[in-house]
Amino acid sequence: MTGTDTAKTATNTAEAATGAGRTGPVFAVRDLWKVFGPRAQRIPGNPEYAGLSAGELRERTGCTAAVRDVSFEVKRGEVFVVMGLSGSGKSTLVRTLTRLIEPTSGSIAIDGEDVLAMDKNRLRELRRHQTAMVFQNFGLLPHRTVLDNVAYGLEIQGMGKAERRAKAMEVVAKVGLEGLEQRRPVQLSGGQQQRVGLARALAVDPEVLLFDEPFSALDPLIRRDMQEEVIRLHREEGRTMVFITHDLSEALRLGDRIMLMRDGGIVQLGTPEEIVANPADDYVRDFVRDVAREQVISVRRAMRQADGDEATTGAAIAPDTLVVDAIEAVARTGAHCRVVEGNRTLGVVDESQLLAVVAGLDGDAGEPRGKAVAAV
Ligand SMILES: Nc1ncnc2c1ncn2[C@@H]1O[C@H](COP(=O)(O)OP(=O)(O)OP(=O)(O)O)[C@@H](O)[C@H]1O
Repeated sequence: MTGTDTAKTATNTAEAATGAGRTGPVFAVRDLWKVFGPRAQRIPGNPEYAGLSAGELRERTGCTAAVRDVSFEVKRGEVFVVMGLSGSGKSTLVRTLTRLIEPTSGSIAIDGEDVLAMDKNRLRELRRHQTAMVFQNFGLLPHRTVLDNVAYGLEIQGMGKAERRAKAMEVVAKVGLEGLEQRRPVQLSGGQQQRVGLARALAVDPEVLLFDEPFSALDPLIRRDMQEEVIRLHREEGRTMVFITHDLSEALRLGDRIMLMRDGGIVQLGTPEEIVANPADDYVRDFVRDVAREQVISVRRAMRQADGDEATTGAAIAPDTLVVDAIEAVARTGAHCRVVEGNRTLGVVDESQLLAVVAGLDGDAGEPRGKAVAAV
């Protein structure tokens, strides 16, 4: 193989991983319902049941609407977090995406292809090649070595032994498990086992990684490590990820966007900043009450208009600078900072704007503040 061929293969692999070259969302979900219980079909869209709470619905019909009239899109290359308390429908929703659970009604498309129209063979390919799932309980095969566990998905795909072992070695290194290839799962810590689970999912080079509360059984420090690992992998590969968690700090740390669920429905879908700065209702407000706002909210929301010569003085910072970082800049210089985009000053921040964010006195921030006031 020539150097050019090698480079081309690497590019192709990266393209397969990210779905680069394709346009449009990875998943497009419309009016999706999953109802468990007798004659589930009668529930979706039926006005007789529309106004009932989850409890009332269960009492009246014996049915649980685990997913209730949900529509959303997962964009290519994003980390899409599905968050909610236990029983809110997260796992059911994510399992319907590959029809591990059959939806009751609605539509699901992956790369524009109708998932509900897929036959058995196509579904198998969807689950084995196009997507891969990482579970909380790792799902490792106890009698196999780390290497063989990682290679398992490739074996199912029918890849030859030498090739799959080589690929598995590569992924083992990628998740930091070198030297442990010949161990069995029982000889690993919880964090290491989850790395094996992650490596096994990565080995098949899926377009989308689906995570179902993968880190909730890990102790906090290891959990933090694994979150960093996911962030690093995402930065390196840009692979689309759908990540279920009931943990708000995990959602805020990992998510490009967060979909907050309650009783099977979507309460809010937005960036971490949008959700923290502008909660959709009291439920969300309560949920995010204890968040360190300065670590999520950017100066674009905190800034005010520049007065006088402020637009041409002070250190320049980008609009997506977090308030916590702007505090450092303001503290260091003792003066206001200009929020600059391209060559325009959008506004300024000084102690009072930044402290207002920390103290939660900026209110529901609504639209970002300030406007372009001057060319720099
Ligand atoms: N097979 C089933 N039969 C009946 N009801 C079910 C079934 N699976 C899930 N449910 C119900 O659907 C609702 C949503 O469950 P789901 O497991 O999707 O929630 P979750 O948000 O993932 O919860 P957790 O965080 O505890 O895993 C719950 O009320 C649950 O009891």
